[in-house]
Amino acid sequence: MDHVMQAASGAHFSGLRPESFHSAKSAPQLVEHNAPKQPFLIGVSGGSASGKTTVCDKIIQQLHDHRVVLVNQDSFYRGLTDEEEKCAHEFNFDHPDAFDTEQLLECIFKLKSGQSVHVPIYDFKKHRPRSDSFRQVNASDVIILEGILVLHDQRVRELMNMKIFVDADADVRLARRINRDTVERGRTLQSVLEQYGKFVKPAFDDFILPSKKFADVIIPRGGENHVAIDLIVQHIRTKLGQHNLCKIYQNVNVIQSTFQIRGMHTLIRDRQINKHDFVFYSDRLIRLVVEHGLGYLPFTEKQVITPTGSVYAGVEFCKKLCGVSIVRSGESMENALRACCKGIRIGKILIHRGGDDGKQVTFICRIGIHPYFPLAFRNQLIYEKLPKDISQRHVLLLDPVLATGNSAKQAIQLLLEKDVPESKIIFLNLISAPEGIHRVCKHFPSVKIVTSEIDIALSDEFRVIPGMGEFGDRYFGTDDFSLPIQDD
Ligand SMILES: Nc1ncnc2c1ncn2[C@@H]1O[C@H](COP(=O)(O)OP(=O)(O)O)[C@@H](O)[C@H]1O
Ligand SMILES: Nc1ccn([C@@H]2O[C@H](COP(=O)(O)O)[C@@H](O)[C@H]2O)c(=O)n1
Repeated sequence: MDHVMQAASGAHFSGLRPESFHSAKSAPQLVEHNAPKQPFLIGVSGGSASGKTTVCDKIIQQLHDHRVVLVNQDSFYRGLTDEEEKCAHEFNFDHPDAFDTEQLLECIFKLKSGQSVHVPIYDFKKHRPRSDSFRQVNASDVIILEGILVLHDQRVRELMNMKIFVDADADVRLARRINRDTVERGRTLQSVLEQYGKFVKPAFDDFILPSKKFADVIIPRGGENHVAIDLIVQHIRTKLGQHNLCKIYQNVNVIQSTFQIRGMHTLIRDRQINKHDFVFYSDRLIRLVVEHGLGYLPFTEKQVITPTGSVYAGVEFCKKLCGVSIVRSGESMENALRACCKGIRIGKILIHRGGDDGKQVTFICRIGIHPYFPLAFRNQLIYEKLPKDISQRHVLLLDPVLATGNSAKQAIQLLLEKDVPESKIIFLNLISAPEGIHRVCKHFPSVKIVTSEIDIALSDEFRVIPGMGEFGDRYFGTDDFSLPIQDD
């Protein structure tokens, strides 16, 4: 069966020039950490009619928040000539030589490197690929390669991140195959039985069954095995959701990506969006980040009696907390925090942005409603107003964009000077650059960072790439949305 489920096309981070990640100031290891995520390739093998397609369909359905494509090994069957077709019943379609594995490898290489491919559509009635059409398969988060012999060839196996073998009894497979081939593939009962005895069963014993030992997961009962499918989907989600930096720094948390979240990011990163929509979708995202961040606060157990007189064993929120926004863009996160935590106290820190560690860096920064403010000196604390008992509280530090980490470092340093324990600081961002994450995590390993996306890198002008521009200006309407947009 030929299936495909595709969403947006193109490679991850499309439109970015790889060379732009390699700025002179990037530490060598950053390049590795910032490399775009490779698609996750899953191989699904098993005997004919064991339920491979059914298992793949279920995995795809459950992974609905990710772009998933299915590639069938059947698409890479070598086509029979007109002459060969006349005696197709003598052809062994279950032998590895029946497939064009070189073409399959080329297709998987391309998909893994983020390119889209044209996959042939195989016609089981004519025993050859259709000459009139191809199927376009776009680069995706997850590629599922399904077929009787996908675990047979070592070169194909080595490209896989996960190998699955679908198991079913031989009689079950045969019964299903008779059904399917007579109904869908235009075969007679006699031809199915003959092919089974002559080719299908021997090839299963010689090639398919021996490849089972390479599987990471064996699924008995195929598509009916909900527990196995749930576990597989859970594993894939974990692997996909984890940015490399989250593996390096335990305290970095990226909220789980969904199409809704990507959609919101797509809107707020679009330079053409109007201010109203920018604020609307930023607010939605901020609210999610804030809710996620609150999830890291401690709680105490609490029981209540429900209106039915039953006991509900629940928990009570942590009461000793406050917000601190890094002015100005951090103020955009205050409403969401107030909406989630009734009566929460929110302090402010204003930092003059500049170079770091004594280095003189000149770049342009906008502050408040002033137009442009050239800076040529180190970060400087301009203003702070914090709750007096802040050392007793958990602190949700607010800044939508973590770029160099200079402001964050200074703000956290100030909180530590006020005796806030490092482990009681939760830093909330919408987007974070790896450089900023490294800086914060290196200096303050116990500070938790919660963000909705980690971007690729900082540009030579210290702007987050791909980023979303000056967040504060876009949110508070102090940039010039009315000006015509000019091409770079
Ligand atoms: N658990 C099941 N119970 C009943 N029929 C099934 C089950 N799993 C698959 N089938 C049927 O068996 C046939 C082969 O299943 P499929 O998933 O296409 O197998 P494969 O891709 O391994 O050849 C299909 O007609 C399918 O509807
Ligand atoms: N022209 C062909 C090509 C393949 N087959 C059989 O299909 C089986 C593989 O497909 P599944 O969906 O069952 O995995 C394989 O066992 C071939 O015998 C065919 O009959 N005719």
